[in-house]
Amino acid sequence: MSIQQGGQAEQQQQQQQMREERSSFGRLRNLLLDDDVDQPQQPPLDGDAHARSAGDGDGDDGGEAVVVVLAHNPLLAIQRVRWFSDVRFALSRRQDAHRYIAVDRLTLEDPLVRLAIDQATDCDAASSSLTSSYPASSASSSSTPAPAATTSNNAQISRLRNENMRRASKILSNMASRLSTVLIRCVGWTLRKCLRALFSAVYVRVDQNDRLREAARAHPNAPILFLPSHKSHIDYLLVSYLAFDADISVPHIAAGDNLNIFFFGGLARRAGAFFIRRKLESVMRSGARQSNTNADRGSTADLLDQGSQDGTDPTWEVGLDESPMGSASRSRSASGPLLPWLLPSPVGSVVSLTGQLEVAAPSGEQQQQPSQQHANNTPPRRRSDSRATAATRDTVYRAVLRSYVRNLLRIGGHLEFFLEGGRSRSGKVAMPKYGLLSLVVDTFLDNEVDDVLVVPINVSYDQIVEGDYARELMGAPKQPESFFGTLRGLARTVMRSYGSLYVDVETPFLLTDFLRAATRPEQAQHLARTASVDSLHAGRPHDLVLTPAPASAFLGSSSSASSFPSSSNTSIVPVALADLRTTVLPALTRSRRREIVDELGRRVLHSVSNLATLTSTAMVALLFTTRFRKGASMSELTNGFNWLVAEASARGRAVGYIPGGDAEDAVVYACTLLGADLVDVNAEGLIVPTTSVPNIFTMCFYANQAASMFLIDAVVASVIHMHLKRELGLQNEQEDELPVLSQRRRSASVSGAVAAVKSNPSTPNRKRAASVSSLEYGFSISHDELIAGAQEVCSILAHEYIFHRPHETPLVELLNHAIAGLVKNDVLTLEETLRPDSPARYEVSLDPASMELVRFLRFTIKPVIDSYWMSACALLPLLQGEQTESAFVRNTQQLANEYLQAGVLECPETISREAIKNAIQLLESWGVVTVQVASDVRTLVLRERYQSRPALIAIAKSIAQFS
Ligand SMILES: O=P(O)(O)OC[C@H](O)CO
Repeated sequence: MSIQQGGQAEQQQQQQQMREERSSFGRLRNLLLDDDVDQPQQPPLDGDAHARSAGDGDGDDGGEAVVVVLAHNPLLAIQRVRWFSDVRFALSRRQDAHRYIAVDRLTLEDPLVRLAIDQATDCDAASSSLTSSYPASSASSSSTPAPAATTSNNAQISRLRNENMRRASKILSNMASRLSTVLIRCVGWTLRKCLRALFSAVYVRVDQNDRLREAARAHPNAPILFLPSHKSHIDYLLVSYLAFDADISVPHIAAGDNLNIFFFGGLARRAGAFFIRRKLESVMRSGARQSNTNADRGSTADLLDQGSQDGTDPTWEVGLDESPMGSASRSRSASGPLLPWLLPSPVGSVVSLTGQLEVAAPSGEQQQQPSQQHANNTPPRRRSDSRATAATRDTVYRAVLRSYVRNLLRIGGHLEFFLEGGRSRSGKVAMPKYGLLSLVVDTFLDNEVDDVLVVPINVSYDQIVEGDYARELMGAPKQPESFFGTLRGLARTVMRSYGSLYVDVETPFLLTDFLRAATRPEQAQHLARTASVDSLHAGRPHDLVLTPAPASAFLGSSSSASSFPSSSNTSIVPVALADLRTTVLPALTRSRRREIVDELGRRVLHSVSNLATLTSTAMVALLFTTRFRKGASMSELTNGFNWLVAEASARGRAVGYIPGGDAEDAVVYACTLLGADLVDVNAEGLIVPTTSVPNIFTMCFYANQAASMFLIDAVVASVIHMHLKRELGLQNEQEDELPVLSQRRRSASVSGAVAAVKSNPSTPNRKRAASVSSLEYGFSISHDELIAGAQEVCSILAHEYIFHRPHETPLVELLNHAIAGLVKNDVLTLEETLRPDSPARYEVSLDPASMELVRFLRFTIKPVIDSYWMSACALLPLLQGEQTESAFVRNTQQLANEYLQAGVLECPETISREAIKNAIQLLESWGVVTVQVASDVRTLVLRERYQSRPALIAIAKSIAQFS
């Protein structure tokens, strides 16, 4: 669409000006418009030399986009078909054919896969009471078989081996992507058309786009690891489209095999998808005990470990679709050394199979090695057998997956996967899963690739094509993907517009740079060792020099881009890169490797969450879920919106493009996209959100994307509120006698009490009267109390949010910053002290504006805290006996409903299944419950020391205090 179609040039200029104000973080580029046809050639707004040189006609498309957003309808979308320019676009993008080479042969010939096939064959042989033909197998019987028997035995084993080879080959052909430059040009052309039919614009910031191109150009041999947020299936397409547009070879994308459906799976495969199982059977080494809590969970210990030395804590989440590796996951760890049988061996060597495969039996069942069963002449148990077979298959599967990913990286193929696993149902960034990430880190640590360029990406949608995830958050199972389901979905989506979307790309960083920052302690040790050896040789003492390290020392070649470290400029002089690769990194213990992968995952997802452009829908939804649950006038909403825009700007967050340019337009636009199911206008003309389930979940999905901006402030606000409740004597009323509700608590609310205190300081209530004098003009909290309380909140929510980036700004620094912000906003006033060294104290203002701000902030996390509180309350029935996880979730939801009806809880989204499941992880990591898994059923059991009502109430109270 040309600019003239949108109206007057003057109007365009005005819109352009308004837009420039909104996108003060740099120019936006609409990836769906032709560089040289649609976008007016303009000088860069910020005079950025990169932007100018990267050119490609990256003129700002503001005016054009305004027209498109306002005038979007399917007919116009059809009018906008630009066959020739799109073909030229698809043909002109540079693609490196070598990055698309199929690695099937390399994978099947990989010694690791061969070894896994042998291992699986050995296990199959053992469970069929055959004697393994492999020399070192412990499955060998003590008695020597007769020659005829041996021949038949070997023939059968050879047959089993062939079966396993066929299995490996089938696994690979089901898995592998099928990219080619020709195909990818077709896909690029098709994607452009599809995205244009669905969205008004796909925005990317020019500076970010340029930095991505530059990094790719500066490191031509480094595979790129794209790690995007995951909220919609469109994410897959977008990242590939972004890469294609930027002249970067498109990535091979790890997709769940649930998406490998007829026809569409084939298309996705040609667009770069490789399909992986989302769950794997677990396998154990002989002699190792697997925790029954982990019986059906995949373990990538075998995949992760590459000859590590420490032999501790072998369990590692498979990570394809498993829960995060947190303390809970670690607590499920088995004891004992790792599987040696899947470690790569020198090519051609005969591998010892003495580390027999053993499969975790269901809870309490004694393990017995197949070889022992054979030797004892006892028939193998059926259940173990079936699990053994499944686990054996997974042995081969793991090896194929590992080898496939390694080979893709070796040929320089770019990779993309979703650290969060599945799509986020809540709109928040979910906790990272580590399986694939650990494979990439391992490939690097094993010197298979020189470096990896890591690119965190966030995609923000005005509206997602999926509609909502409310059903699933209520507790309904996910509808499995199918051919007809996809057709129906496409038919539903194709005739409407979903607004714009924003792709935010963090400055790429090298894995080496991250590891350099992450392994500072090891580097210090290395330097100390080297220094002592040197000094021994030199015959003089040698001091380990602590000097301010130049930032560039940690930044590698992408110095301007990378962000390690930021918190301190004093550090130990880093070791040389060669030493890092040859000495420091190989010496990392397995548990350190895990920690580092964990930190990398968190670092990336923290960026992803904080990169997000704030869309109008997210900001309006945030206002509705915090300040205006009961509705608001248009002027209240626009004031709130403007306040959010100012806050975003102050916090360095980009705000989405606002059609029309002013707040009212944005509010109307957002309300229209949210739809009549979520927003209505009542008889008094107030704009009222739906606050009941299930629709509130959709509102929260958008709100949570903007709420991340206030996360740390919300934590501090919750602590202030906790102290306020204490001062008002409300705390015990709210938290005691769980879970039975008492009538008197219905009226207990802090806002009500504050109002009462302020309007009638001489209230007869003794408890309140006692606090009146202190509350008349506020009350005070020490800095240390605030920090300690905030750290407690962060530890409660550790399975829900990532509060800070590892190796960069420490949490305390962020909390101090948030406290300073509240001082600036007059919520807190630093008390004057007579002695300069006395601890800082703040007076908390009870002024309505301050209370309103505190309420706004804490409501961004309150529903989650309440879900955790309810989950803790729902533990009480476990005193009578264990419960399956699904029953526990249902009971918690029921309990939360009762509390909601009684008026104790205010947010219906408290019943979110996702939050309750995260709460279970917290309770597990606190050692309150164990989660036992048998036959895919997860069961919650109270740990011994929590098998009393007071102990459980104490747990619930420790959470409830921050509600
Ligand atoms: O959100 P899910 O669970 O449907 O998973 C989406 C993933 O991208 C599947 O690979």
